[in-house]
Amino acid sequence: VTTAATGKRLKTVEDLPGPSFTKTLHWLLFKGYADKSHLLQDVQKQLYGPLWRSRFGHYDLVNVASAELISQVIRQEGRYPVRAPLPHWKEYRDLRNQAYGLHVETGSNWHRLRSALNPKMLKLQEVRPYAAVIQEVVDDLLQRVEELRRRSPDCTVPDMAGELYKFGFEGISSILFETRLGCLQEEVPTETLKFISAVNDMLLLSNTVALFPRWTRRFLPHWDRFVKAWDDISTVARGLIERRISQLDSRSLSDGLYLTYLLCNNTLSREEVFTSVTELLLGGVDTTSNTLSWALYHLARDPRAQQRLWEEVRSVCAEERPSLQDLTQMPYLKAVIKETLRLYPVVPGNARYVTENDVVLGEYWFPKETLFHLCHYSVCHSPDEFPDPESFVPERWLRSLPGLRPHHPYSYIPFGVGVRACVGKRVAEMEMYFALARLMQRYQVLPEEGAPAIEPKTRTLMIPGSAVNLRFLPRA
Ligand code: HEM
Repeated sequence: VTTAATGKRLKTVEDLPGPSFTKTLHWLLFKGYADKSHLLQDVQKQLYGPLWRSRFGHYDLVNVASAELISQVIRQEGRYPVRAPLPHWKEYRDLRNQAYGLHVETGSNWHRLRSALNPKMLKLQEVRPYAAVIQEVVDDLLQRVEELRRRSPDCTVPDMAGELYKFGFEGISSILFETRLGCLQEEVPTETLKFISAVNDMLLLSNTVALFPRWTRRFLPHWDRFVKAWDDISTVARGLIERRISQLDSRSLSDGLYLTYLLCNNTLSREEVFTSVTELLLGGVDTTSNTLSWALYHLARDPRAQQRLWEEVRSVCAEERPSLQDLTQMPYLKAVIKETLRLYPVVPGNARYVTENDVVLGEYWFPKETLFHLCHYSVCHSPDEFPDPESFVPERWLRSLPGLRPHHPYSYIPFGVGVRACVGKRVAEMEMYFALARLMQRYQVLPEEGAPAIEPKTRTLMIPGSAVNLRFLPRA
């Protein structure tokens, strides 16, 4: 293949540099990158440049680690972009004869699902009614924090990450299932506990199951546990959805949120609603909660930033609950969340499996069905895009920082861009803004006495619970 402009031969995947299988294994097993593979992106970029190939097990990837090249992949992703295929999720759906959801479905069928799921999730006007429900869940969070801090002599809430995980779970379920699960109660209902732990297990096991070949299932327990976790998720989710269905005749439809809309507008089958709602839930739990945990971790260690945020919230809504309109007047609140997502992107390396067309990146040509690994972590930690990249500086999003220069638009895309981007962005932002604003209104947050800060190069992206044993001192 040659370029149209110069007629020069384009290079192919065979010309790309990259590590051998044993070298990758060495990094993962002996250099400590197994739980910090996001940091490996930079190590490899230093060695091979912004485009390299890695082969690992049955994966054969083209890694892309510059904002410009990432933008070129996304521009050529086609009408129905695919992330990495999830054959083990598909296998489970087939095993139990269930419909496919957003994570498994591809092509025009995926698009049909997205077209049905998008309107009440992504349109600003349509998500407004969720604010009241989220505020109630934030009430529960504040009550829980208050109870826990009162039990401690120095106002410490141990493992705030665990509390925020339950907040994330309750928040998204209250919209998707239109029911409260009681995650933040002192006595969490048994069914809810089962749901939380099944979701946790399934997400934890998913990567392991994908990594090991099928024949290992005869003696490794992961596949059976993965199926069991999915079965538990399915049982609880189905129960919640069926309860709503049985109420549809007797209750007014106008009090419905997301589920009622999906059940009544008939664009998806009941089975598709069941899978889709469950998969939306999976996308919406630890994503928001981990971001909130890291935001609190930094605010607790940065009194200046915390003071600025507190003053902003206080000046807009004093002690009142902030409204959606109030949020539009809180640029620093949004900057804090943006900076947290830059430092700890929820998806540090996304994927695109381009099936519809060949892809040209700079002087390289790749055939259809190439799997691209987009190294977002490396790019949003690049000093060329974000000076002093390891520091928490919300001000860099306010355009008022002296010497600030614009970054490439594709160097920071925490929710993705284009038709396959995150479907829960608006709900996630609403949850994070309301929770953080109201925690700030009520408390000054400090680290536990003597707790060390975590060095950037030793950070896992999932915050360790011990890093957010935080002290909550009431504001006067
Ligand atoms: C801080 C919060 C969140 C972040 C940073 C985030 C980020 C992302 C990213 C980067 C993707 C991949 C986009 C792509 O491939 O281009 C994604 C996909 C997705 N997210 Fe989120 N997400 C968040 C919260 C949520 C919430 C609350 C929900 C639930 C409503 C959700 C549901 C999903 C789903 C279902 C997908 C797959 C969409 C598809 O494949 O069509 N996410 N998210």
